[in-house]
Amino acid sequence: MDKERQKIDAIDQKLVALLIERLQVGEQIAQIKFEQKLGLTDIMREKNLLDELMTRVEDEHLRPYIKDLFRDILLVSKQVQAKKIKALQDTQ
Ligand SMILES: C=C(O[C@@H]1C=C(C(=O)O)C=C[C@H]1O)C(=O)O
Repeated sequence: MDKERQKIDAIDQKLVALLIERLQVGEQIAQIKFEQKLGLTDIMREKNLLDELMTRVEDEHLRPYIKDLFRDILLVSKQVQAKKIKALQDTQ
């Protein structure tokens, strides 16, 4: 099992770096939304993004699990963005 766990550890290291990058880009988008007085959530963008990603999941039985994971990513992304927008509002 050690070999498989090493594989998982290597994958997690890539995932955490990508998740940090994704959340940071989200914060940049939050700044633009604050400046342009736009709402936090963009339902159509979220729908299109999920639909597009699901077409990439060839292994059909994994599709619902990947969808759940990305729903959670979107939720957390918006929590980070909301905090950023709040911080910007508080400096006004
Ligand atoms: C990042 C954005 O803000 C929200 C978060 C999204 C995301 O994390 O991918 C997508 C749409 C928005 O609901 C955006 O509008 O692009």
